[in-house]
Amino acid sequence: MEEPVQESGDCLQEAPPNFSFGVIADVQYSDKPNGLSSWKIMRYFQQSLLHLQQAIQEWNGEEPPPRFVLQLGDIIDSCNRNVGKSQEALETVLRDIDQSNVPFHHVWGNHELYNFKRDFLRQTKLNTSSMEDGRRDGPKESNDESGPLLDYYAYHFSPHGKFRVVMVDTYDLGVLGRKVDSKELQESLDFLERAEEENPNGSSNHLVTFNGGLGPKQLSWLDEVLTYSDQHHERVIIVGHTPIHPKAKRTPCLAWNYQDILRVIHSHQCVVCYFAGHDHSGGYHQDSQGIHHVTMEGVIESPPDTNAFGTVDVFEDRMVLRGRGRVKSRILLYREIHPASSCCCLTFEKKKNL
Ligand SMILES: Nc1ncnc2c1ncn2[C@@H]1O[C@H](COP(=O)(O)OP(=O)(O)O)[C@@H](O)[C@H]1O
Repeated sequence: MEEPVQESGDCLQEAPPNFSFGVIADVQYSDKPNGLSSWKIMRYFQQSLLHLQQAIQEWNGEEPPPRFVLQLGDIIDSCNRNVGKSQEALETVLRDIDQSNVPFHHVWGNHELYNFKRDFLRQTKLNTSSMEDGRRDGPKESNDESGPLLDYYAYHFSPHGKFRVVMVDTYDLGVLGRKVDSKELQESLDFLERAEEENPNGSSNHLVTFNGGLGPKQLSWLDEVLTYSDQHHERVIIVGHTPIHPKAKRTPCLAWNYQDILRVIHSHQCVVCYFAGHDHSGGYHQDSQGIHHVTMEGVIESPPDTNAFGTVDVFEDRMVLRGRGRVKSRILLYREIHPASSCCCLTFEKKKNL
């Protein structure tokens, strides 16, 4: 279902937004010449850092300033690993991000995991899970230091009254960044094998190693967070690297177990939209439940005279994405939130069978 698109600057509003945030995807920085990808699409390595700098400059100048920026993953390219420059490249982009007056929340994409093992990433500034909500009455925190370290990198925070942002790890189920002899790698390989057997008729082109998914523990955690948000009448924005709806992307970039993820999300009323990157050509779809799936165009495939980022203004009844460059501006109307129904109270085990 396509919905009205407005060009930047046309979105006149009567009341100021409750808050705003920035969004950007797939910077894929590497100090190498521009060139064609294996898909024969031009990648502008010489411009991607400049594009990021320009986005930061614009967000720094916005009035009122955005509350935070969502960086949707693949901030450096896998090429850095091939020349032993992963850390150097990461330091370069982080130096630019330090110039931002607005705090960044980082998602991990496949290129983070080509460059680094997960244990290493946790020690870097790309791990922003310490910005998780400190609310004592909120849902259980994913990286609570008193508990065991979880395999997945996911957290949530409430930037304003009745809104919550949930950052998910779409490579929790996945083969990238895993230790060779790890249980998680074996479980992911087993999942792929089973899924390929169950999808023999060409519907499995997303079952490739540059995608991944949410494992059972993370799905259960997501379900808990969304149950809390339903009960507290919050509106939820979910953010991950990989698209989760087949109609919100143009290529095989899709989470392995997107049906399981959608099943959990659809069993709640609170979710307004899901922001992804990964498919550099971008995409948009409003699904059967009214959830907006926005796949951001990738910075790395943005020519020198354009860019790809946006600012989202959050109002009482809608969000307005003000796109820059290749990113279209969009009005994202909320679906109605009904009083808590019995559906919201189903356990995760029961929902799996719906
Ligand atoms: N089968 C395909 N045909 C065309 N483009 C593809 C295909 N598979 C992936 N892509 C493109 O690859 C990009 C995602 O790949 P990326 O994460 O950058 O890894 P890589 O650098 O290995 O291509 C997306 O822009 C997607 O459009």
